[in-house]
Amino acid sequence: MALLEAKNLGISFGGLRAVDDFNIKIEKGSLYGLIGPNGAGKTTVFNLLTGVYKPTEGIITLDGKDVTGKKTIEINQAGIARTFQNIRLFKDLSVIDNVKVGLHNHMSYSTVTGILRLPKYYKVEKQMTEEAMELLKVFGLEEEAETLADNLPYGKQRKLEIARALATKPKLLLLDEPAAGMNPNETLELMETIRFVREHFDMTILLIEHDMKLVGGICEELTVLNFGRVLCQGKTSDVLNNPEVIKAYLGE
Ligand SMILES: Nc1ncnc2c1ncn2[C@@H]1O[C@H](COP(=O)(O)OP(=O)(O)OP(=O)(O)O)[C@@H](O)[C@H]1O
Repeated sequence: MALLEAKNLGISFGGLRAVDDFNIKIEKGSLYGLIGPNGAGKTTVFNLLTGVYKPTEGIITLDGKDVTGKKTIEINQAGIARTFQNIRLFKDLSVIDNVKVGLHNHMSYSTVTGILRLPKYYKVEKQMTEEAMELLKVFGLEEEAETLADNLPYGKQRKLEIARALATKPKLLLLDEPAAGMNPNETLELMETIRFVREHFDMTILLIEHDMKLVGGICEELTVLNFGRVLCQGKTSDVLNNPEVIKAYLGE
């Protein structure tokens, strides 16, 4: 059984059919890419998968469980976490507090426990600090734990966003243009990070990316969107050599 399956997903904005009859199956442990020209509907697919938009048609199942139309928080708790095209960290919080926000999804205490600082508060906070530091170490960010997120260099902000998403303990991680704004060296490092995340966390990853080096270098399977519809899907090498894809997407 696929970890994620979307069947016949569709959504319109006014008269625009942003996503139409979208189907995808992602096996557990795979590194999967969603590509396509600007405005093809890729981010809209992420917004559908994460409950930002409710599909007008179609079904989404995660690990066999129907999550169609659920709220973003419910979908996150069911096991889908994401990063954004434009980094969305809590810029005024420290690096470690950004990760702790993610941990709060599954480790918590009641408001009363928090206000009264009951023993459980200290126990859970200590545990969260330890878990957050472990995650920061994985991403080489432990030295910057107390730095304001806004003061991190760009590449590290991207890593922190991934760390925060992983803190919610997802089954599926969605990365929206993780290499956007990166120089070639940063992109190479990011590719290593993504591979590492897959191995270390036994993670399934779906990413949107325009950088073909990254896509060709790390994704095993691809879906190409064009004008909201699936143009082609399959093994990365087959898809990238498909003349339709080259014509529509690579402009050659
Ligand atoms: N909330 C919205 N309201 C109206 N139109 C929208 C909305 N969200 C997306 N669209 C439109 O839907 C289409 C698909 O947009 P989307 O952002 O999903 O494309 P994309 O493939 O992610 O593009 P890019 O690669 O440029 O990020 C575009 O025409 C966009 O303008």
